[in-house]
Amino acid sequence: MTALLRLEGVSKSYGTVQANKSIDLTVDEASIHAILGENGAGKSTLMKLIYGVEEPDQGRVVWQGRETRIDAPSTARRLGIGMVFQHFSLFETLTVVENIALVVPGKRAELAVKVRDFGARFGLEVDPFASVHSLSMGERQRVEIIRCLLLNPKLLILDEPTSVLPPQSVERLFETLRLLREEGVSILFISHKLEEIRAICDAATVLRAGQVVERVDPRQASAADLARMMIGRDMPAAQPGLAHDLGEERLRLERVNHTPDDPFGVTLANVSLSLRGGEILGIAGISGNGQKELVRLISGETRLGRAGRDSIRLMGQPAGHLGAAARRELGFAFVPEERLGRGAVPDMTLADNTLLTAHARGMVRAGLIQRGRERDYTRRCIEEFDVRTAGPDVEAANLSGGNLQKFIMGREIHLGPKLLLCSQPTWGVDIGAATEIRRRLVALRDQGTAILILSDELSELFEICDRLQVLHHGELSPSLMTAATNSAEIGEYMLGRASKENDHVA
Ligand SMILES: Nc1ncnc2c1ncn2[C@@H]1O[C@H](COP(=O)(O)OP(=O)(O)OP(=O)(O)O)[C@@H](O)[C@H]1O
Repeated sequence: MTALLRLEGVSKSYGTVQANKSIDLTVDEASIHAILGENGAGKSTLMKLIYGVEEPDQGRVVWQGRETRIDAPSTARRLGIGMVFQHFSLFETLTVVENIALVVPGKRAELAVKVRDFGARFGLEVDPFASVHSLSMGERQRVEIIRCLLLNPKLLILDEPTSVLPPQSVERLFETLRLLREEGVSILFISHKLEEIRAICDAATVLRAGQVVERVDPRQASAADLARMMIGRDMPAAQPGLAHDLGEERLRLERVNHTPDDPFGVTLANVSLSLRGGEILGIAGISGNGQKELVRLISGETRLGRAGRDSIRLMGQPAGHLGAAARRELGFAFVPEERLGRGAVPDMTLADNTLLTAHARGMVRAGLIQRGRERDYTRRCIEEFDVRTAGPDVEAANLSGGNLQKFIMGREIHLGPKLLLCSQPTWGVDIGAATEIRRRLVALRDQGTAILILSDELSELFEICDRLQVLHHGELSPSLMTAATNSAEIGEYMLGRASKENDHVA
């Protein structure tokens, strides 16, 4: 096979952090090549070097046999390199074809025809005239991929493409990727999901602490082998939870009806749930079915006003009218889905980010910030949650995605909350760290905390939740005991096909 791209001795540092150290990488033509490694191993940095977002400090980039300088994404695109980022870059209020016309030259009508052609050819069907806000995450991803394909790429970089997709759409995406490979396109595929890598990739390069530690054919390795290569030791075993008694009710939603101000939001209808200390309730569902609206209602970002004060109760008290800070004072803690911007302020240090939610832990006295306490708390989060960073003074934006997630989880768990709401607790977190986060959540439950988890990953919900409810079109299914249901039944609820009456109502 011929090499499409070769990196030779490529290095990149950010200040004192060497994110990539003398990396050699060969991507063959018409291959699907996985890049795997723990959080902070240097995967995103490497992709940024290939796509021209950053330039290497050292080393050579050889594209189709010729040494090449990729100094900007526009250069990369011109060479035939496309990239689909984890966070989509589409404008919600524009149509599909309007979004595409921002990057791809051509008349709208011609582009619309091409969108349909590519859609039919690669299983990427999407209506070119639909507004992006009306599309599911899977459809948005298709738009991003089509937009890259219209520029005729030879190499397509996908950064954790399946983390935004419901399980049903993953297999479809894989079919598309296989078709692309048959047409001669190479794909660089970043994922933490080892089984997916084994299913779709024909080569894999494993990074650890910025260096290449292994090159394997993932089809010949087990998921456990791949995990061991990534973390350099055996995977921590999942720990079963202890038998535990339920405490008092910590969260109650009583027939909540709510239409958000956001014109593209989902109306919640007749939503009821009850959660007690010492249990984990998981909310399953395909994203875009009211998860965002539910989280906002519980966290206090959306308030219901006086009339709705009793329809949400926290720690037994009417809370529908309370704001976010007042709810935290009752013992509520919250890990939002968006870690940058909502979970942490990007240009503030980790220590100052600690202060934002943990200030009541003796960090402010007589109006003065107790820097020592702030730093101690931050250091404990960093150490206990194995956050790979130089220390409390590093700005949040400089952490890798998974490491920032670990920090935010640590910060909220350390508060010892009575009620913890987590949205996508292990999103973008590597397999070792995800196991550790789930273990900590189970331990927190065993100490009596009530935990509500929203997650796209059904396997995660089945692993740690005592009960499950499914959100579909703004309505919540009955509560199902995890031990008495299965993924097929939950899947039916996710697609809105299950009957509303159910035998397993808890
Ligand atoms: N702009 C930056 N400034 C300073 N340090 C950075 C910057 N970007 C990345 N780093 C550091 O470089 C290292 C590699 O980060 P990178 O984002 O490439 O990891 P990753 O393997 O993609 O992780 P994840 O799986 O968590 O996304 C990390 O230690 C990170 O903190």
